[in-house]
Amino acid sequence: MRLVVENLSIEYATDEGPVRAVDDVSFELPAGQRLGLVGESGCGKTTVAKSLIGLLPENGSVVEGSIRLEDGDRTVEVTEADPKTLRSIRWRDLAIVSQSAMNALDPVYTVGDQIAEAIRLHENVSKQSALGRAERLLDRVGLDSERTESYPHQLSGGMRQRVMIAMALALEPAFILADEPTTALDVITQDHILAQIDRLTDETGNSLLMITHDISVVAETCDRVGVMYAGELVEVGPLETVFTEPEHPYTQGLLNAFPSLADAESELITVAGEPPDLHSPPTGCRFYDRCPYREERCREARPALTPRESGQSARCYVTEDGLDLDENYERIMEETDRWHRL
Ligand SMILES: Nc1ncnc2c1ncn2[C@@H]1O[C@H](COP(=O)(O)OP(=O)(O)OP(=O)(O)O)[C@@H](O)[C@H]1O
Repeated sequence: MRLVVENLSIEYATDEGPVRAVDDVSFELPAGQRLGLVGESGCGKTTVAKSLIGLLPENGSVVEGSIRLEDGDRTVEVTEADPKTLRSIRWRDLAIVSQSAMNALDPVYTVGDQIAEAIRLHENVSKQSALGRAERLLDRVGLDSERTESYPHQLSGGMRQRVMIAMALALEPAFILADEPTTALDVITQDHILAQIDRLTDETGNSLLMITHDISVVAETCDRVGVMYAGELVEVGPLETVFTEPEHPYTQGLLNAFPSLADAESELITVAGEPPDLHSPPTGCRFYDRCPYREERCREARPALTPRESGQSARCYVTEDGLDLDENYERIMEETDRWHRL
């Protein structure tokens, strides 16, 4: 099964006019691949995630593009699917683990009953057999199978998130969509949960779409990465090439803010300024105001996402013309105040 997102644009209706939260985003997620979507708050990650399962809020709509689940002869166009089709896709084809899902457990039922119920909603099996599966699922995510008897309030945050992962795995979906799955957890629990997601996707061969503001989460769990900025995908490609030879200045800025990912000696850099207002985005490159490499043409017209020799694609004129960001880094740090050393 393959997930194909093509030229996806999504708008929210607001009192101040439409907000284009996602603009012309394309990516593919083939079976067994693990893709991370990363970017700062407000760049449109959650909007993409919600659209994939047909759960945009009422004032949000897909205004262009396509989201397809392709499985041999069967293709589902998610943007046109009716509620019944969407319900059958959720959990069975594409299961979600999110931060809010952790609080979605019902306080009055045991976690075993809740997992069993989720299974029985989609499959015609006895309660006893569904409960047996719930026990095995808890065991797989590193919880004692006796925890099926526990109520949510008897579990820690990390344990509840493991229950949500167990629930996501219950119907053996082809895709796991993880939207900031560890943000509210302490660092050690975060590490355990990420290692768990990493191991389980390895074992099951599930595809994973990891959505996060934290590039180190992507480093830990994914083999490809897409970088979002102000509603656009500005760079996408294999994790290693994007991390070692970024082709978009925003990616470089993001990496420099996490020096441990580059090398231990490198300094911490912040990118000055704010993303543009999505009510009236600039005509040219959206990173123009903050970009230390900018040229006049970048303000005039928006660059396309173009493939690069190193294996990734990026939306940037200057690197498209061959500028090596790494080689020019020191010069740029001296010449501009758009990035700050901390
Ligand atoms: N229901 C809504 N109505 C109007 N605007 C919205 C709505 N939801 C999101 N937006 C706007 O759409 C843009 C993208 O938001 P989105 O939540 O997808 O970003 P994000 O990258 O997931 O950020 P965060 O990590 O903070 O959730 C933002 O400018 C946000 O203000």
